Amino acid sequence: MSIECKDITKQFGSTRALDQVSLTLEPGHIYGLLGNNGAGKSTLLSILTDRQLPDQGTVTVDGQPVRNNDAALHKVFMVGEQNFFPEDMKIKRALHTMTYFYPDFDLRRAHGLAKQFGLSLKKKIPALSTGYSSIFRLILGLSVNTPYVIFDEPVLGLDAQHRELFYRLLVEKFMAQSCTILLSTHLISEVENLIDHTIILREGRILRNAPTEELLTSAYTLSGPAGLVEQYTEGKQILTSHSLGGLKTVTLQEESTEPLPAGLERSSMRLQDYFISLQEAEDGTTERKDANHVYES
Ligand SMILES: Nc1ncnc2c1ncn2[C@@H]1O[C@H](COP(=O)(O)OP(=O)(O)OP(=O)(O)O)[C@@H](O)[C@H]1O
Repeated sequence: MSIECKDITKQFGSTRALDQVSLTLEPGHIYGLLGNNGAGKSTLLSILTDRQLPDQGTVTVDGQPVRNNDAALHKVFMVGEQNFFPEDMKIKRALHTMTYFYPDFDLRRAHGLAKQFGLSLKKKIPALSTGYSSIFRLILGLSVNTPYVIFDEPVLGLDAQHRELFYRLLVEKFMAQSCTILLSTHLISEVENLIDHTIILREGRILRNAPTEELLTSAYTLSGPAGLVEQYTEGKQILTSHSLGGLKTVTLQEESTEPLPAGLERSSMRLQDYFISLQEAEDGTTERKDANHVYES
């Protein structure tokens, strides 16, 4: 039981959107798919759901190829930006229509969620604001009972209160159904405590693919007087380095096990900081100096 991508490559003209991407989504996890703009996230999701063809590679759902395979595709529901309902359809009708395509669709829950989010069932889809269009699609994803649910930038345009509500409902759904959830988002700090497995894409390649906890313990931040920091970090893998006056802060790609010399301070990493450090290291902007914010490669 899993979604498996093997060696997925996709080229658009001179842009290699995905380059030999392989990954497995297993039951019982909330995966986070992270990556800067243009990293290849949407392309990967549309290939996963057979909306685009890869140039190379295969996608299987529970062992079945997804290519033109309704049975396999029926196990995966993706909440994206597109609206698949007729333009003038009312929300109530649209929710009901879902039960034809997904017999397990929980209509009662969908109505309950609409009430919780303050979405009027009488409204027509095009009359919805940006935020409520997102909410409508989220309700579909939260009410569908497929074993795999993918959310592509789910909280686009949602206010803070509705984002919080969505995250809470997502965890509730996950606990109740133990489905596999994949969340593609730029709001890393908001999902850090939600995603137990993190996949980081960069320029079409997988940069990291590991349990979130493992990623966060694989690096740490060290700060102190520049001389002491430099002495301690010699020969170690530095992701980023920031100097301010005589003080230096570095992000190290290693587990923090040894006791530190006096004068040095260690702090654990948040996922967003780790993500940014990784990107800076890949960009070659590892060394950042002073108030002028001069980047050196
Ligand atoms: N239909 C297309 N035609 C040409 N280039 C494309 C097409 N779709 C995607 N690309 C290119 O492929 C790369 C990956 O795009 P993709 O939309 O998958 O990235 P993303 O990680 O989802 O980005 P974002 O976070 O900005 O939405 C980008 O360079 C993009 O310009």
